[in-house]
Amino acid sequence: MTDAYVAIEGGHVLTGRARAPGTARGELVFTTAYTGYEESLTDPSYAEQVLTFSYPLIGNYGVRDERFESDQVQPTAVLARELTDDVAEWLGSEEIPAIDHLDTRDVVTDVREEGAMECGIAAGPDATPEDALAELDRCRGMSEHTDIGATVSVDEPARYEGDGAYDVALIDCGAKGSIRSSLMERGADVTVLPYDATPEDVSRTDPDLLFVSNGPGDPENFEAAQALVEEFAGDLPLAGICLGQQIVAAALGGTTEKMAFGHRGVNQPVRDLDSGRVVMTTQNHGYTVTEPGELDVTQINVNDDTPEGLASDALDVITRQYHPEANPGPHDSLDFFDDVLAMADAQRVAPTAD
Ligand SMILES: NC(=O)CC[C@H](N)C(=O)O
Repeated sequence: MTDAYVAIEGGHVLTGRARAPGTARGELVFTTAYTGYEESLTDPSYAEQVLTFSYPLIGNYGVRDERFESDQVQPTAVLARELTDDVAEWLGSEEIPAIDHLDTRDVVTDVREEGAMECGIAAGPDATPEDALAELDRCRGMSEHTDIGATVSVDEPARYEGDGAYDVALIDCGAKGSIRSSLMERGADVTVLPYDATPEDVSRTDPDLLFVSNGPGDPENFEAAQALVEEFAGDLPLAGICLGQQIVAAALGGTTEKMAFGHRGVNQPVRDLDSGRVVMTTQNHGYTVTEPGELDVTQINVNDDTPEGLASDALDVITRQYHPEANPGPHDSLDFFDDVLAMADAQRVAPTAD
């Protein structure tokens, strides 16, 4: 049955089957991951994006909220070759339009050839191609969502007690839950602070480590988080993941830019420049650091040499462009969390002389 339409930048309209009704718009992105659909669908980094799964069958092991990375579905719409009833019902219950019976290989090839594109979606018994085109017309580029942080961040600080071994201030720019749990499993208490927290808000929690989370959109639109990094660099150890790496670099004299279509999937090879070791990593980003400013590039993407890890021994900073917390994806890089907490340990043992 054809009752769903995807209008892609340039005016091309794909047809498919509505699995959850509604209209939506967003940047057309993809993941090649073959598992982890619950984790990806609840990752706030996908806000204002339409997520295409290139793996042909999505939903074959059900939907369980213990695997969620946040408490709601985050992409504005979902495209697939075949969605199971479980996933379709979940998306329907969250009013997220979903379309399957699409040739998602074609969609992904288009995005890889043309670069990031906007799209409009219309699905359901009354949907028309014109509805999808009207959504496309209203779609804005990711960088134009200037206050996207407000849509994904906590409003108020929230404290999570681990074993009290460390106190981490986690700036929530759209944080995945498993960043917090990876820190707590290693003994940290975590205070999650809003994306626009002030230096006073951070100081009040008296942290051992300032951690800037992943999140959606353009790092240039996270000015408050950049100001925190500027304020605390050199005084507190700093860590960042994905958007967090971009924010930390931009705050410390670096630059970022939009990539052609980004790094997407759970098998992105990353080389550590010191050890020469290559790890497989989970990635879903459309921006990248171009100049690292005061930081050193410590890891690069094997496919395109872009910076995947940044650090400064002098300032106690370690960041990653990929997702060491996995969920979904390989667990090869979980030691990142040990490394950032070791910075907090080192600073407590040997406080810098004033
Ligand atoms: N996963 C993320 O944190 C994404 C970072 C940023 N929004 C980008 O697209 O580059």
